[in-house]
This record gives sequence, C-alpha cells and structure tokens, in this order.
Amino acid sequence: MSRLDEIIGRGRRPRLLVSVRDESELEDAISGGADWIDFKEPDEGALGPVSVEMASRMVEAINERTPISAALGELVDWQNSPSQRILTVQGIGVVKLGLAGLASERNWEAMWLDFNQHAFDQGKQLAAVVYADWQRAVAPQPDAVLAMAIRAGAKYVLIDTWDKKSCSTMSCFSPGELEQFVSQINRSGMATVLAGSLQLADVPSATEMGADIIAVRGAACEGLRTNKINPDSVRAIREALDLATSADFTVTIDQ
Ligand SMILES: O=C[C@H](O)COP(=O)(O)O
Repeated sequence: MSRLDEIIGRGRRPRLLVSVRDESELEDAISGGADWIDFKEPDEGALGPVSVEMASRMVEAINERTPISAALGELVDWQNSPSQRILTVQGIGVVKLGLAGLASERNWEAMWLDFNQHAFDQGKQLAAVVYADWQRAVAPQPDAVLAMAIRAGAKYVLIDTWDKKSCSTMSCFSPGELEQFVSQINRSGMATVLAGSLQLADVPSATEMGADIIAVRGAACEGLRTNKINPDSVRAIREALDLATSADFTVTIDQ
C-alpha cells in the first residue's frame, strides 16, 4: 500500500486540497491548513498545467509536508502538450487529465487506459476525471467514466467542473444525484476527490456525502480563482472542515 493510499484510509476526515500555481501560493495554502497541494495554472483552463520547472521547484519547496497532485490538461491535447515532462517529476503522486472534447471519440477509453499505464510506469496514479458539466465540456458522461475507472482499477475519481464560470459541481447534479454518485465511487473502493467551484458553505455537505478529498481553488483565492491564494480563506475552509468532522457533528448526523 502506498503512502497516499494510507492517507486516504476510510473513516478519517477528508483531506483539504488546494490548487496552487507557484511557491508563494503553496506556502499560503499550507499555512492556512491545506493538507494536500495540487499544482495547477488557473489561467490555462480547468486543469491547466504549470511548467515542469515550476512543478520541480514546488516539489522541492513542499519537501514532503503534504501529498502532491498535478493537473496535466486534457487528454485530447496530450500528444503535443509541454506538460508531458511533468510526469517525470518525482514527488508528484497523482495526476489529473481531463476528457473534454472526447464525448464522440469511440476510442476515448482505450486512449485513457494507455495514458493510465504510461502514468503508472512513471510512478503516478491517474485520477479519472468526471466533469459535472460534461455536456458543456463535450466529455463522456459521468456514469461512463465511473464504469471505466472501476474496470481500470483506478484509485481516484475527481469530480470537477470544466467551465468555471457557469456552474458548480453542487448545482450541476440534481439533488441526491451527487450523493449517490459519490457513494458509488466509495463503494467501488476508490477515493472521491470533490471539486468544481466549491464554496465555504459547501464544506458540510461535501463532508457528509463522503468525499475523501475536498478540492478548491476559487474559494481559496482573493476574489477570482485567477487571483492569489488567501491564507485566511484557506483557514476558514479548514475550520469548516474540522467543524464538520468534529465528534458533535458526527453525533448530530447519526441521529
Ligand atoms: O482540484 C481542484 C480544483 O483546482 C478546483 O478549482 P475550483 O475550486 O476553482 O473549481
């Protein structure tokens, strides 16, 4: 069992992942209480990659204080992507590659499986990415991605939004649908990474529905998600997460 798998162990409180673009942001995220750091350039889209040089510098700066994941862009762009070199960076445990634009590509699953093996050979787990706004992203449907992730023995399913301006994951799914989807992921033995314009107020329901990792960028920033990380915003999310997983809260929801 890898260190990341141990960290994800069921029955513990969810991890707080914060996506950062550079070294100063990652210190603000950690000082605010992030216990998972994700590398992402928000100016480059939903899963915009940072440069390989930046990724290497950030791994060094983190110095094993938290687990690390990295966004690699979209599978449809992968062949010509400069983010290919990020796979060679040691210290990144999980990578995320979106499926936008592949809804009518018959071979999308085979393409993903090839990439999955490639990532695995480089010592990385590939998270299966479900876009909550899959129609807008022209991505495969959530159920199809989940079925593939189960068949592939994936360890992580990331639920995120592709269009950061139009909706959040909480609003894209109908009431109860998201909870059921997360429960299906968890029952299949995979870890759920819940993201997609989540706000501070979403933390209790994200926790209650069983997310293993609550992942934010926009809610951790000063205003827009392309602005800087604000440690006070991260701290507020951390406190909400701690409150949602406190003994009192557990008693309340068990009754
Ligand atoms: O991995 C998580 C994402 O960076 C979430 O970004 P967001 O909160 O701006 O949707």
